[in-house]
Amino acid sequence: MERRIHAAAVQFNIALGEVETNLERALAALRRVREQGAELAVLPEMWSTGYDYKRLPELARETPRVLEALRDLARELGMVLVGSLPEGQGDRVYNTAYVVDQGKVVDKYRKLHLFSNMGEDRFLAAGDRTLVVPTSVGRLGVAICYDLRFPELFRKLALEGAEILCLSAEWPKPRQDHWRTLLRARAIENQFFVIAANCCGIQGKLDFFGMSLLIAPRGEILGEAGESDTELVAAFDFEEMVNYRTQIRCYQDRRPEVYGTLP
Ligand SMILES: O=C(O)CCC(=O)C(=O)O
Repeated sequence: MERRIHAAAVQFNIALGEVETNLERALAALRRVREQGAELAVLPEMWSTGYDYKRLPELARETPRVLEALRDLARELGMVLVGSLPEGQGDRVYNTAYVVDQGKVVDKYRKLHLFSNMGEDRFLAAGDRTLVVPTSVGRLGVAICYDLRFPELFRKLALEGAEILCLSAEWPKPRQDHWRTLLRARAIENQFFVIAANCCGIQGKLDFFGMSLLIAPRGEILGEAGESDTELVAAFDFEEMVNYRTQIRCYQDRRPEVYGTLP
């Protein structure tokens, strides 16, 4: 049976600490991608607040309201939405990617690798589980920004059946080259689709380059953003993925007995 969906990456300049402004930007962009046929959309990392570290515990209190707006929109438009938000729990704040399928939060993933280079580990708590979740558009693997530098995480998601990797990010200059290279490598080696949504614009001392990407399992770039607010939409053809996996049999040809199995 032919399986094909339209997928989107939403990229915008996150207004630091301004939840209402960011929510309006996100909802408008999601309506636009739906008009272009997208059934699945990924938003950037911490898209409602940006990295307003010191105010995160206070800003995280807005997250239930943001999620409610997302759930309502997903139900109205019949979409699956993924993106990370600050999640407050007791005195901790997690960087959490929520998966909303038609009106319901079906699962969540808390960022595993905190970017110590920018002090994330001083302000955020780390997650302790990986996530592959079945949804109405397919099996989604979820990761956040710096996670991209840890390939073993993605191989685990692939072995657990991820068909589409959804990655939310706030990845700044000057590391555009790492971003693009690592995303393509993750797609090619794991033979899955990748949706990577980055933010753009300036937040404090950081300059974000955007360059959100939609990538096919063979590494073909299906959509690539520039440095300003935009949305990407492309068709994902699952038959293409199956053909590639049948032609180049990375899954069958692995030798874990030699180089180790995953934990
Ligand atoms: O790994 C990088 O270069 C950027 C990571 C990052 O900015 C983050 O995880 O927030």
